[in-house]
Amino acid sequence: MATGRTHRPATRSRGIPEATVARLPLYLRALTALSERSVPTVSSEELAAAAGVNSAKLRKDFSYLGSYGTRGVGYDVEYLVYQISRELGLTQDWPVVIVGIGNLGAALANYGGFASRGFRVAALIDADPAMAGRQVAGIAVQHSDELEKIISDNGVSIGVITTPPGVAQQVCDRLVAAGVTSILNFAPTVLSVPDGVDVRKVDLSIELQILAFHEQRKAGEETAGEDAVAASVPKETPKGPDGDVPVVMPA
Ligand SMILES: NC(=O)c1ccc[n+]([C@@H]2O[C@H](COP(=O)([O-])OP(=O)(O)OC[C@H]3O[C@@H](n4cnc5c(N)ncnc54)[C@H](O)[C@@H]3O)[C@@H](O)[C@H]2O)c1
Repeated sequence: MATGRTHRPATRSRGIPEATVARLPLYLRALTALSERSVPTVSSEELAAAAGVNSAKLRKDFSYLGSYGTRGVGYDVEYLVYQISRELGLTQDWPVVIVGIGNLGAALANYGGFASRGFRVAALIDADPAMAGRQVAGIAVQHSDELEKIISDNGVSIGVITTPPGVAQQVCDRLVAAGVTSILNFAPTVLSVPDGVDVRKVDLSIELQILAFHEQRKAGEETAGEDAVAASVPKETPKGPDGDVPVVMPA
Protein backbone atom coordinates (compact mmCIF):
# COMPACT_ATOMS: atom_id res chain seq x y z
CA MET A 1 0.00 0.00 0.00
CA ALA A 2 1.30 3.43 -0.88
CA THR A 3 1.39 5.87 1.99
CA GLY A 4 0.66 9.09 0.15
CA ARG A 5 4.19 10.37 0.62
CA THR A 6 6.30 10.98 -2.43
CA HIS A 7 9.94 9.91 -2.72
CA ARG A 8 12.00 11.33 0.04
CA PRO A 9 15.11 13.28 -0.90
CA ALA A 10 17.89 10.89 -1.82
CA THR A 11 19.20 10.26 1.67
CA ARG A 12 21.65 7.41 1.36
CA SER A 13 20.43 4.94 3.92
CA ARG A 14 22.95 3.17 6.12
CA GLY A 15 22.44 -0.15 7.80
CA ILE A 16 20.14 -1.78 5.27
CA PRO A 17 19.51 -5.35 6.45
CA GLU A 18 21.38 -8.03 4.54
CA ALA A 19 18.07 -9.75 3.63
CA THR A 20 16.86 -6.51 2.05
CA VAL A 21 20.12 -6.15 0.12
CA ALA A 22 19.63 -9.71 -1.17
CA ARG A 23 16.17 -8.76 -2.49
CA LEU A 24 17.23 -5.50 -4.18
CA PRO A 25 18.55 -7.30 -7.29
CA LEU A 26 15.16 -9.08 -7.61
CA TYR A 27 13.34 -5.75 -7.56
CA LEU A 28 15.85 -4.28 -9.96
CA ARG A 29 15.36 -7.11 -12.44
CA ALA A 30 11.58 -6.70 -12.34
CA LEU A 31 11.84 -2.91 -12.57
CA THR A 32 14.27 -3.09 -15.49
CA ALA A 33 11.77 -5.26 -17.38
CA LEU A 34 9.05 -2.64 -16.69
CA SER A 35 11.38 0.16 -17.73
CA GLU A 36 12.16 -1.63 -21.00
CA ARG A 37 8.41 -1.71 -21.66
CA SER A 38 8.25 2.04 -20.83
CA VAL A 39 5.88 1.40 -17.89
CA PRO A 40 6.03 4.66 -15.86
CA THR A 41 4.70 3.56 -12.47
CA VAL A 42 4.03 0.33 -10.63
CA SER A 43 2.08 -0.58 -7.52
CA SER A 44 3.78 -2.40 -4.68
CA GLU A 45 1.52 -5.42 -5.29
CA GLU A 46 2.40 -5.62 -9.00
CA LEU A 47 6.09 -5.20 -8.36
CA ALA A 48 6.05 -7.69 -5.49
CA ALA A 49 4.37 -10.26 -7.75
CA ALA A 50 6.88 -9.62 -10.53
CA ALA A 51 9.80 -9.98 -8.11
CA GLY A 52 8.30 -13.01 -6.34
CA VAL A 53 8.28 -11.23 -2.97
CA ASN A 54 5.60 -10.48 -0.41
CA SER A 55 4.29 -6.91 -0.92
CA ALA A 56 4.52 -5.92 2.78
CA LYS A 57 8.16 -6.99 2.72
CA LEU A 58 8.72 -4.97 -0.45
CA ARG A 59 7.29 -1.80 1.14
CA LYS A 60 9.47 -2.32 4.20
CA ASP A 61 12.52 -2.87 1.98
CA PHE A 62 11.82 0.31 0.01
CA SER A 63 11.38 2.31 3.22
CA TYR A 64 15.08 1.65 3.89
CA LEU A 65 15.80 3.36 0.59
CA GLY A 66 13.59 6.29 1.57
CA SER A 67 11.13 5.35 -1.17
CA TYR A 68 7.46 5.30 -0.20
CA GLY A 69 5.60 5.57 -3.49
CA THR A 70 2.58 7.79 -4.00
CA ARG A 71 -0.91 6.80 -2.91
CA GLY A 72 -3.01 5.74 -5.88
CA VAL A 73 -0.05 6.03 -8.25
CA GLY A 74 2.55 3.65 -6.91
CA TYR A 75 6.29 3.83 -7.41
CA ASP A 76 8.05 5.72 -10.17
CA VAL A 77 9.80 2.95 -12.11
CA GLU A 78 12.75 4.98 -13.43
CA TYR A 79 13.43 6.59 -10.08
CA LEU A 80 13.39 3.25 -8.28
CA VAL A 81 15.74 1.75 -10.88
CA TYR A 82 18.10 4.64 -10.16
CA GLN A 83 17.71 4.37 -6.37
CA ILE A 84 18.30 0.62 -6.23
CA SER A 85 21.18 0.79 -8.71
CA ARG A 86 22.81 3.50 -6.64
CA GLU A 87 22.28 1.55 -3.42
CA LEU A 88 23.80 -1.56 -4.97
CA GLY A 89 26.74 0.45 -6.28
CA LEU A 90 25.76 -0.23 -9.88
CA THR A 91 25.93 3.36 -11.04
CA GLN A 92 29.66 2.83 -11.42
CA ASP A 93 31.49 0.39 -13.63
CA TRP A 94 32.93 -2.70 -11.88
CA PRO A 95 35.75 -4.46 -13.68
CA VAL A 96 35.61 -8.19 -12.99
CA VAL A 97 38.13 -10.96 -13.66
CA ILE A 98 37.17 -14.56 -14.21
CA VAL A 99 39.78 -17.13 -13.21
CA GLY A 100 39.51 -20.61 -14.77
CA ILE A 101 38.24 -20.42 -18.31
CA GLY A 102 36.88 -23.93 -18.77
CA ASN A 103 33.25 -24.82 -19.42
CA LEU A 104 31.79 -22.59 -16.72
CA GLY A 105 34.25 -19.70 -16.94
CA ALA A 106 33.74 -19.46 -20.70
CA ALA A 107 29.96 -19.63 -20.32
CA LEU A 108 30.06 -16.78 -17.79
CA ALA A 109 32.39 -14.76 -19.99
CA ASN A 110 29.88 -15.16 -22.82
CA TYR A 111 26.96 -14.07 -20.66
CA GLY A 112 25.84 -10.66 -21.89
CA GLY A 113 23.95 -9.83 -18.71
CA PHE A 114 27.03 -8.71 -16.75
CA ALA A 115 27.82 -5.69 -18.91
CA SER A 116 24.22 -4.50 -18.94
CA ARG A 117 24.28 -4.56 -15.12
CA GLY A 118 27.49 -2.58 -14.77
CA PHE A 119 29.98 -5.46 -14.58
CA ARG A 120 32.66 -5.34 -17.23
CA VAL A 121 34.68 -8.49 -17.76
CA ALA A 122 38.13 -6.91 -17.68
CA ALA A 123 40.16 -10.09 -18.04
CA LEU A 124 40.00 -13.86 -18.36
CA ILE A 125 42.74 -15.82 -16.61
CA ASP A 126 43.69 -19.48 -16.89
CA ALA A 127 46.65 -21.59 -15.77
CA ASP A 128 46.72 -23.70 -18.92
CA PRO A 129 49.45 -22.32 -21.22
CA ALA A 130 47.50 -23.67 -24.19
CA MET A 131 44.64 -21.32 -23.29
CA ALA A 132 46.79 -18.18 -23.28
CA GLY A 133 45.91 -15.87 -26.16
CA ARG A 134 42.76 -17.83 -27.04
CA GLN A 135 39.75 -15.60 -27.64
CA VAL A 136 36.73 -16.24 -25.45
CA ALA A 137 33.78 -13.86 -25.76
CA GLY A 138 36.05 -11.52 -27.72
CA ILE A 139 38.64 -11.34 -24.91
CA ALA A 140 42.11 -12.91 -25.07
CA VAL A 141 42.69 -15.33 -22.20
CA GLN A 142 45.77 -14.42 -20.14
CA HIS A 143 48.01 -16.79 -18.25
CA SER A 144 47.64 -16.92 -14.47
CA ASP A 145 51.33 -15.95 -14.04
CA GLU A 146 50.08 -12.45 -14.91
CA LEU A 147 47.25 -12.48 -12.34
CA GLU A 148 48.67 -9.85 -9.97
CA LYS A 149 49.59 -7.47 -12.79
CA ILE A 150 46.17 -7.87 -14.44
CA ILE A 151 44.36 -7.06 -11.17
CA SER A 152 46.50 -4.01 -10.56
CA ASP A 153 46.42 -2.70 -14.16
CA ASN A 154 42.63 -2.98 -14.34
CA GLY A 155 41.82 -1.81 -10.82
CA VAL A 156 39.84 -5.00 -10.26
CA SER A 157 38.05 -5.49 -6.94
CA ILE A 158 35.73 -8.37 -7.90
CA GLY A 159 37.05 -11.80 -8.87
CA VAL A 160 35.07 -14.80 -10.09
CA ILE A 161 36.57 -18.25 -9.40
CA THR A 162 35.65 -21.03 -11.81
CA THR A 163 38.69 -23.25 -11.32
CA PRO A 164 38.67 -26.85 -10.09
CA PRO A 165 38.01 -26.96 -6.32
CA GLY A 166 41.52 -28.14 -5.43
CA VAL A 167 43.12 -24.86 -6.52
CA ALA A 168 40.31 -22.46 -5.58
CA GLN A 169 41.81 -21.45 -2.20
CA GLN A 170 45.20 -20.76 -3.71
CA VAL A 171 43.59 -18.70 -6.51
CA CYS A 172 41.54 -16.87 -3.88
CA ASP A 173 44.67 -16.08 -1.83
CA ARG A 174 46.41 -14.65 -4.86
CA LEU A 175 43.38 -12.56 -5.82
CA VAL A 176 43.10 -11.17 -2.29
CA ALA A 177 46.84 -10.47 -2.04
CA ALA A 178 46.58 -8.61 -5.35
CA GLY A 179 43.82 -6.35 -3.99
CA VAL A 180 40.55 -8.14 -4.80
CA THR A 181 38.04 -7.59 -2.00
CA SER A 182 34.96 -9.43 -3.35
CA ILE A 183 34.89 -12.97 -4.65
CA LEU A 184 32.17 -14.90 -6.39
CA ASN A 185 33.09 -18.54 -5.94
CA PHE A 186 31.64 -21.25 -8.16
CA ALA A 187 34.08 -23.96 -7.05
CA PRO A 188 32.65 -26.35 -4.44
CA THR A 189 35.14 -25.23 -1.79
CA VAL A 190 34.69 -23.22 1.38
CA LEU A 191 37.15 -20.35 1.00
CA SER A 192 38.86 -18.64 3.92
CA VAL A 193 39.46 -14.96 3.47
CA PRO A 194 40.68 -12.18 5.74
CA ASP A 195 38.30 -9.63 7.26
CA GLY A 196 37.12 -7.08 4.77
CA VAL A 197 36.85 -9.58 1.92
CA ASP A 198 33.35 -10.70 0.88
CA VAL A 199 32.75 -14.12 -0.60
CA ARG A 200 29.54 -15.18 -2.29
CA LYS A 201 29.18 -18.80 -3.25
CA VAL A 202 27.07 -20.11 -6.09
CA ASP A 203 26.33 -23.81 -6.14
CA LEU A 204 23.70 -25.05 -8.53
CA SER A 205 23.92 -28.59 -7.17
CA ILE A 206 22.93 -27.33 -3.73
CA GLU A 207 19.92 -25.57 -5.29
CA LEU A 208 19.01 -28.82 -7.05
CA GLN A 209 19.37 -30.75 -3.80
CA ILE A 210 16.97 -28.34 -2.12
CA LEU A 211 14.51 -28.83 -4.98
CA ALA A 212 14.96 -32.60 -4.66
CA PHE A 213 14.12 -32.33 -0.96
CA HIS A 214 10.89 -30.47 -1.78
CA GLU A 215 10.05 -32.93 -4.58
CA GLN A 216 10.48 -35.79 -2.11
CA ARG A 217 8.22 -34.02 0.39
CA LYS A 218 5.57 -33.42 -2.29
CA ALA A 219 5.76 -37.05 -3.38
CA GLY A 220 5.54 -38.12 0.29
CA GLU A 221 2.44 -35.99 0.80
CA GLU A 222 0.80 -37.48 -2.30
CA THR A 223 1.64 -41.00 -1.17
CA ALA A 224 0.40 -40.23 2.33
CA GLY A 225 -2.84 -38.95 0.78
CA GLU A 226 -3.22 -42.08 -1.32
CA ASP A 227 -2.36 -44.25 1.70
CA ALA A 228 -5.02 -42.48 3.75
CA VAL A 229 -7.61 -43.19 1.07
CA ALA A 230 -6.44 -46.78 0.72
CA ALA A 231 -6.46 -47.29 4.48
CA SER A 232 -10.03 -46.07 4.72
CA VAL A 233 -11.18 -48.49 2.00
CA PRO A 234 -11.30 -52.04 3.42
CA LYS A 235 -9.31 -54.50 1.34
CA GLU A 236 -12.11 -57.03 1.27
CA THR A 237 -15.20 -54.98 0.97
CA PRO A 238 -17.54 -56.24 3.71
CA LYS A 239 -21.06 -56.89 2.64
CA GLY A 240 -23.99 -55.63 4.66
CA PRO A 241 -26.45 -58.09 6.15
CA ASP A 242 -28.48 -57.85 2.97
CA GLY A 243 -25.46 -58.29 0.74
CA ASP A 244 -25.22 -54.56 -0.07
CA VAL A 245 -21.79 -52.87 -0.27
CA PRO A 246 -21.30 -49.99 2.17
CA VAL A 247 -19.72 -46.90 0.60
CA VAL A 248 -16.59 -45.85 2.48
CA MET A 249 -15.65 -42.21 2.01
CA PRO A 250 -12.13 -41.08 2.73
CA ALA A 251 -11.85 -38.72 5.71
N1 LIG B 1 28.60 -23.50 -8.81
C1 LIG B 1 28.03 -24.23 -9.70
O1 LIG B 1 26.82 -24.29 -9.79
C2 LIG B 1 28.92 -25.00 -10.61
C3 LIG B 1 28.42 -25.59 -11.76
C4 LIG B 1 29.33 -26.24 -12.57
C5 LIG B 1 30.67 -26.32 -12.20
N2 LIG B 1 31.08 -25.75 -11.04
C6 LIG B 1 32.48 -25.74 -10.61
O2 LIG B 1 33.14 -24.77 -11.40
C7 LIG B 1 34.49 -25.14 -11.57
C8 LIG B 1 34.81 -25.18 -13.05
O3 LIG B 1 34.04 -26.17 -13.71
P1 LIG B 1 34.26 -26.42 -15.25
O4 LIG B 1 33.31 -27.46 -15.66
O5 LIG B 1 34.28 -25.13 -15.98
O6 LIG B 1 35.76 -27.04 -15.22
P2 LIG B 1 36.82 -27.06 -16.39
O7 LIG B 1 37.77 -28.15 -16.05
O8 LIG B 1 36.14 -27.05 -17.71
O9 LIG B 1 37.58 -25.65 -16.23
C9 LIG B 1 38.46 -25.34 -15.21
C10 LIG B 1 39.51 -24.38 -15.77
O10 LIG B 1 40.32 -23.90 -14.70
C11 LIG B 1 41.65 -23.83 -15.16
N3 LIG B 1 42.55 -23.84 -14.01
C12 LIG B 1 42.99 -24.90 -13.29
N4 LIG B 1 43.81 -24.48 -12.29
C13 LIG B 1 43.88 -23.14 -12.39
C14 LIG B 1 44.56 -22.14 -11.66
N5 LIG B 1 45.34 -22.46 -10.62
N6 LIG B 1 44.47 -20.86 -12.06
C15 LIG B 1 43.68 -20.53 -13.11
N7 LIG B 1 43.00 -21.43 -13.85
C16 LIG B 1 43.10 -22.72 -13.49
C17 LIG B 1 41.80 -25.01 -16.06
O11 LIG B 1 42.90 -24.84 -16.96
C18 LIG B 1 40.45 -25.02 -16.78
O12 LIG B 1 40.48 -24.25 -17.96
C19 LIG B 1 34.65 -26.48 -10.86
O13 LIG B 1 35.14 -26.23 -9.56
C20 LIG B 1 33.24 -27.02 -10.80
O14 LIG B 1 33.05 -27.90 -9.71
C21 LIG B 1 30.23 -25.10 -10.26
